Amino acid sequence: MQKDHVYAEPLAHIQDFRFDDAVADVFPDMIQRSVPGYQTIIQTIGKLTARYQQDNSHYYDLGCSLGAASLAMRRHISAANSKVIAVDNSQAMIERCQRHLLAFRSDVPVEAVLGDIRQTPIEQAAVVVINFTLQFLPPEDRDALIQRIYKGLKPGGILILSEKFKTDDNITNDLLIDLYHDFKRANGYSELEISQKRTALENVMRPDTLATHATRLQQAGFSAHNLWFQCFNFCSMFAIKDA
Ligand SMILES: Nc1ncnc2c1ncn2[C@@H]1O[C@H](C[S@+](CC[C@H]([NH3+])C(=O)[O-])CC(=O)[O-])[C@@H](O)[C@H]1O
Ligand SMILES: O=C(O)C(=O)Cc1ccccc1
Repeated sequence: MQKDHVYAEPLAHIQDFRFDDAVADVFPDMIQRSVPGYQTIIQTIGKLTARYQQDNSHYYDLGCSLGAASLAMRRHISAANSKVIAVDNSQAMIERCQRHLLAFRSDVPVEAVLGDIRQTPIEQAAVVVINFTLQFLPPEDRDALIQRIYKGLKPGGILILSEKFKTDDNITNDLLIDLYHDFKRANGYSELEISQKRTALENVMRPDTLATHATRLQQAGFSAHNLWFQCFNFCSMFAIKDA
């Protein structure tokens, strides 16, 4: 696995973070060292897929990057006539995702599509995963996507939504971010790497509060939703459409 050194050297000008070739090449190491609980979340996506699978259904991985969640879903599907649909708008990511998927054999077809998740049709879904990607959409586009996901889910279907979040008060927000930076240091990132990446993400990743997520899910129609994982300022939620 290639180690992430994207922000290791001082940069004269820090550009907005992009999912380009340099990031895609080191992404497994980057995400592992940057997202608390990433492995647990991917494993749990597999477990939830096993529980919520239905015959004749689609399984969506929106903002799939290298397809880790798609692979976890695919491993757990035994229902008849299933299809996994992985979508990402980064050419660098989707190319590598396609290669990853081909490296493992499976009876469940997986389609890796280059596209914007704001335009992807969502239909006949048993499971929809949006793992750390909603936070990259313009805030004004988030409600519409969650509403389309609700409509595209079959009765009894599940949405799994993982996000970095913020809190409403500066005291707990700063404390969670501090603890998160300790986590990054413990995983070998330097002060320079932490601060340069933070600057690069400032304009492109805008976290919501948990209250905003809850309201959005509720207003889209999900009457049953909850947090199932939290570590520092990272979390994962699920929302289930009535059967
Ligand atoms: N509008 C968009 N349309 C499609 N893709 C998008 C869009 N905006 C961003 N992306 C894509 O969303 C992904 C977010 S990473 C997901 C990790 C993965 N889910 C994982 O479980 O390993 C999260 C992170 O790195 O923090 C990137 O690949 C972007 O290209
Ligand atoms: O590194 C960070 O600060 C994060 O918030 C997580 C992350 C992981 C991979 C790409 C972008 C952000």
